[in-house]
Amino acid sequence: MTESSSDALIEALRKAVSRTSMLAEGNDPELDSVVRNIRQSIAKGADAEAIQDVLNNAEPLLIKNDEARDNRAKQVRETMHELVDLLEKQDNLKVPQNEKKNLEAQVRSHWQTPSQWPALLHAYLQLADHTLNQAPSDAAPKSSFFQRLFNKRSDEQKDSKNDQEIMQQISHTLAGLINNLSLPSDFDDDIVDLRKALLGNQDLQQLPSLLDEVINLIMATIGNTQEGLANYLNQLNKQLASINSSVVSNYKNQKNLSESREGFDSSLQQQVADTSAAAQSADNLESLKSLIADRMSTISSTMTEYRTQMHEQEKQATQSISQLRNKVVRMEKDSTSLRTLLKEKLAQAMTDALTDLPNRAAYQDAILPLCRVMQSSKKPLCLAVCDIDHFKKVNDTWGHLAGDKVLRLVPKQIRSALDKEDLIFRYGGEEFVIVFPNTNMEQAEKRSEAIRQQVEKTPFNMNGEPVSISVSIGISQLQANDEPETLFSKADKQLYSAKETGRNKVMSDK
Ligand SMILES: Nc1nc2c(ncn2[C@@H]2O[C@H](COP(=O)(O)OP(=O)(O)OP(=O)(O)O)[C@@H](O)[C@H]2O)c(=O)[nH]1
Repeated sequence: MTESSSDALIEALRKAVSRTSMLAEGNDPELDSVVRNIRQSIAKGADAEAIQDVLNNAEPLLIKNDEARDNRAKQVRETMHELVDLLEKQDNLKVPQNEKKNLEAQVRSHWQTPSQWPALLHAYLQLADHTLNQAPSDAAPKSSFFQRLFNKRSDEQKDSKNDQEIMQQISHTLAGLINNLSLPSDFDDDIVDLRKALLGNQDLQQLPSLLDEVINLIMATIGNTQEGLANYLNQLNKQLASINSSVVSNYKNQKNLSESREGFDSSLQQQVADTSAAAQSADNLESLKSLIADRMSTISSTMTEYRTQMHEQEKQATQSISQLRNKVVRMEKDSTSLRTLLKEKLAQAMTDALTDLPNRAAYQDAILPLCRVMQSSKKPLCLAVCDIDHFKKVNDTWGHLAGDKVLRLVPKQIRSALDKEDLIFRYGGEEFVIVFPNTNMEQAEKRSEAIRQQVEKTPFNMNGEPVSISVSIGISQLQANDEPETLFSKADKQLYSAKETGRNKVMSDK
């Protein structure tokens, strides 16, 4: 056995002993103090030796109690037989044999079960009623036993001398039963009064109420009527089921909370389940009530503690969630505006303010992935460096603003000669870089030549005067192992060559 299963077994045994002691309570004052000791020892967590001592002390008392209970049961069984015999002894009466056998069978089955004793007495009264109600053939029919008892007419009472004798005998027998029941001392006064009433009973009218008293006394001793017990248990089960379901639903709702709370819940459920099981197996209402009161009080205080803890945790959780939500909302707002700002900044950072073209930084960002995609897919890519010829002269001749105007107009001419896919960047000053994805050298040369021609034929108006502007373009094609810098450098070399060899031309790295 593992240590944990051994611990679990010990805990189960502790509970079993504690609960058994509750069931034993209420039978004998001396025994009561012993069983309370047992429970206190267990509650205090006493060791096995200490608990064993207490149990040893309890043993003789438990045996004595068992013997007393057994004697009471025997007394009830004998009384039931005597009562039936009383009816049988009446010469002029015929006891219904089936009913009598049924009653005797009930007595055989239930004489040791105190909760069944009232039912046995009720069954006996039914038998007596049916026996007395069987009128002799030559006599007028008698009214029901109970009717006659409750709606007595003086003439009928006088006529039922025989019945009266039977009732007196029944009263004596019941008085003997009460005398020998060894009922708890709480009932001493009731027993004396009832016994007196039974023995002195000359009045048939008093017998039903006296019989009720006997039954009530037995029921008060052993618990209550079966119906009452069943109702009580039903109610209790409903309460337990409701607590259980609320605990279960709480458990489900709160399952995301800490493990300690889960443990707390499961122990509560265990208490409810244990109480329910103990309640089902109990047969003595007093001890059952005591057990239930004890367990309900434990459950109630556990629930209160649980609720308080839950309330506190929920309060904290609600505050945290609310704070968290506010934080998230703030963070979302911040992040949205930050994202917008960043986007703007990034766009600004990547865009040339004069021409609105992507700038050198944007080129640097874009060129590496572009090269890698083209290289891995083995598709062609060409790059052109395009520079305005003698731009310094433009600035010098027409002013810087005129130079700016040229810088804004040239890219528009370049764009007009490009494909949709082609990218144009202002690399710096009067220099532009054009990237031709999915384009071989021949196509790139054609488009570059188209650019050159487009710029050349466009009349740039400076202070009302048409001025010719030209561009020189160097082209290179990306090779399998080329880095972006290599690609650029090769194109730049071709541009240098174009400048060196007269400008307004396209040169390529073939
Ligand atoms: N207006 C204007 N001028 C600029 C700008 N950026 C650079 N420049 C001018 O562009 C000129 C570049 O001149 P250079 O690099 O000597 O060459 P170039 O005159 O174009 O002659 P080549 O390139 O040899 O044909 C300089 O005068 C710069 O001041 C700008 O944003 N606006």
